[in-house]
Parts: sequence; C-alpha cells; structure tokens
Amino acid sequence: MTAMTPPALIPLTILTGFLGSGKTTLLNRLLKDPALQDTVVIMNEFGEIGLDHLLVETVDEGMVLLSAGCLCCTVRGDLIATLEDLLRKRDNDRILPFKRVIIETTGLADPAPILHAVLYHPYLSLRYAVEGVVTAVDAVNGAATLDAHREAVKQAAVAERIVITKTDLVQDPDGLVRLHERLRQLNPGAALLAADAPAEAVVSGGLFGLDGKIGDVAEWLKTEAVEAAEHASHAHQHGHHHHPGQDHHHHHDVNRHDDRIRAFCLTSDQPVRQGTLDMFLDLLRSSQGAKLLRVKGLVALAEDPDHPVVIHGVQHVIHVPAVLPRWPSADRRSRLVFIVDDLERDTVERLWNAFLGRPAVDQPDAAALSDNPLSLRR
Ligand SMILES: Nc1nc2c(ncn2[C@@H]2O[C@H](COP(=O)(O)OP(=O)(O)OP(=O)(O)O)[C@@H](O)[C@H]2O)c(=O)[nH]1
Repeated sequence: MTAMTPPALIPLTILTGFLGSGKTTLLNRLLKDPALQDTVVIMNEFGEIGLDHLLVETVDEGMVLLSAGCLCCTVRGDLIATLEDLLRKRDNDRILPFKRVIIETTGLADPAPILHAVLYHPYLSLRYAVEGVVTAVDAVNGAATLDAHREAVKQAAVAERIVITKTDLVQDPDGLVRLHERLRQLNPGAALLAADAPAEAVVSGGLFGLDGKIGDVAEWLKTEAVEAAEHASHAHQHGHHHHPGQDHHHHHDVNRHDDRIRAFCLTSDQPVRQGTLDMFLDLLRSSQGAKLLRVKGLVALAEDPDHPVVIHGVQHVIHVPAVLPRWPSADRRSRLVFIVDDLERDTVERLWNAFLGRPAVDQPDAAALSDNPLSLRR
C-alpha cells in the first residue's frame, strides 16, 4: 500500500433504543451471524450482553474476543478516544483487522451527538463510514415509552432503520399496527424491520458501501417516503377539518412529543448556485442548529448540474460528504430531507424559498434575511 492510497472505510452502525427495548438481545443475535464476522462492538459495560457463552478470550483490558470472531470492547475515556484507540491497535496489528463497528448506546442516549461526533471528526470521518442509526422499539411497550419519554421519540426519529422487537409477546395486533403507523409518521424514511431480519439488513444501508464507494443515494435519502407521508398527513389534517369528531382515537395516538418532531422534504426544480446553497445551509445551521436532528440532501449546483452534491447534516454541522458522478435516477430535482425537533416546516421553507429567489408575498428576501436572520422568527 502506498502512502497515497486511503485505507478502506470501516462501516460503523449506532444501535440505540430505550431502556429494555431489546438492544442487547438483538446484538447477541447479530454477533452470532457469520455475516458479521470481524465486527467490533463498543458498549458501556460487558455485563450488558451476557457474554459468557460467547467468550473466547480476553484480548486486552476492556476487550474480549467472542466465538464468532467478533471483538467486544467497553468505552474507555470517551467514545472518540475508544474509536481512535481501536484504529491504532488495528493499524499496529495488535488486534484483528476488524471490518465493522457497532456502537451500542445506553437506553437514555440521544444518538444525534454520537453521530455528530463520528461524522465530523477530522480523522475518524476518514476511517469510519457511518452506516446510520438503528433503533430498537419494543412492540409491547413501545407506544407507552414513546408517550412518556421524549428521548425515545428522538431515537426513533433519527434512525435509518427501526427494529421492532418482542413481537412474539404481542397480544394486541391492532396496537402493533398503530405502533407501525406511528413510527412511519414519526420517521417516514426509516426502514421498519422485524427482530429476526437478516443481520446485513440491520447493520448496512449507509451512504457509503464497504468499498468506501458511494452507495444507493436514493435509498439513503428516502425522499419519496417522506413526501408521501407529508401528503398523507396533510390530507389527514384536512379531513379532520371537514369532519370533526371522526377518527378520534387516531389523533389521541399522536402526542406532544411526536408532534414536535417532523420530517419534511423541500425541493427545487432549478439548480441552485453554490453560494446560495452555502448561505442557506449556513444560516439554517447557525440559527436553528440544535433543532436539526438530521438533514440529508441531493442538490444540483448551477455551476455543475450534472454532478449532484450530497448533503448530510446533524445539528450544527452540515457538510458535503460526496459529489456524485451522475444523478441516481431521472429525477434531477434538488431535494433536502429534514428531520427537525420543535421547528416548523414553514420556517425552513420560507428561508429556502427566499434563497431560491422565490419569496412569497410579504416575506423577506435572502438579502434581508442575511442581514437579519431573526426576521424569520414569528
Ligand atoms: N420474548 C422476547 N423477549 C425479548 C425480546 N427482545 C428482548 N427481550 C427481553 O426483554 C428484556 C430486555 O432486553 P434487552 O435486550 O436486555 O434490552 P436492552 O435494550 O439491551 O436493555 P438495557 O440495556 O437495559 O437498555 C430481556 O429480558 C430480554 O430477554 C424478544 O424479541 N422477545
């Protein structure tokens, strides 16, 4: 290998889910699957996984080898330090050249900062390819947990994939259908998987493939699903308007936590100038950063419309991880998918329209907004 060859990216999956949602049980199954050989699992403490029957040997303090060829380590210092330490040991041949990392978060963790820490670390981002967030949701207690804990709602909202666990214990099939609907509404872009889904389906699906090449961007973006959910929710609200009192239980399902989190998609048929896009994203993240749980996009730049740029953001950082050699499909609209917390679609849309030079009547234009971003606040 010459110094010029960048090392292959190591896929990294963040596994989250509320306390008792079944993360560890899921992980235990995944680690026995030959498809996930040479995986490193990072967790908070070994006690969690019930390793005894899988344990082969202790490799190092805080690191053990499991029978299926996986390494398991605990977080030492912070997560960044642990991920750096793993790379160092791997590069020095002190541990097997692991091919994948799974981070199991504690049940109360907000996965966004973890994602943020890895995605935007100057060195880690060159070595690890984030495959996304997988959230375990309990089929029996999931709805009650979402009602009671905002953290659980956020975990489901930012997931790329949601695994529904404990379906074998379900006694109310309608309740399970409602849970599915609720999760679809909360996070229309996420794949909903059964607890026995193939290991590969649970851990993979990120923007980058194992070879470090860009993967299926349309699959990653899920624009259609987000747009369809928006239309459905719009029609639903209008339906309610005209028929008050009908379909009442449906509304009761959607509580305040869910209501504050939204997924929506903004598009432009016209290519966007690079400077305009930069200013839009900059203003958005500086004024609303904490509320941006995820931002994903594919944008045609006016300067080079044949090579769309991929946009990825978590909270205050939005970046361009890749420029594509071509459009993934005939749909050449620029599109940005947002998952936001406590932020109105309208606020973001007005900003987007203003920068695209299509302000609605009585709305400030881009120049006015750049001078005074606060004018967006209602
Ligand atoms: N019947 C059944 N029980 C399950 C399933 N998944 C998990 N459980 C049980 O649910 C309980 C909690 O599961 P864990 O896997 O420990 O959940 P966790 O999310 O790791 O829990 P914490 O680490 O405490 O946050 C355990 O008693 C599991 O045996 C499932 O699919 N079916």
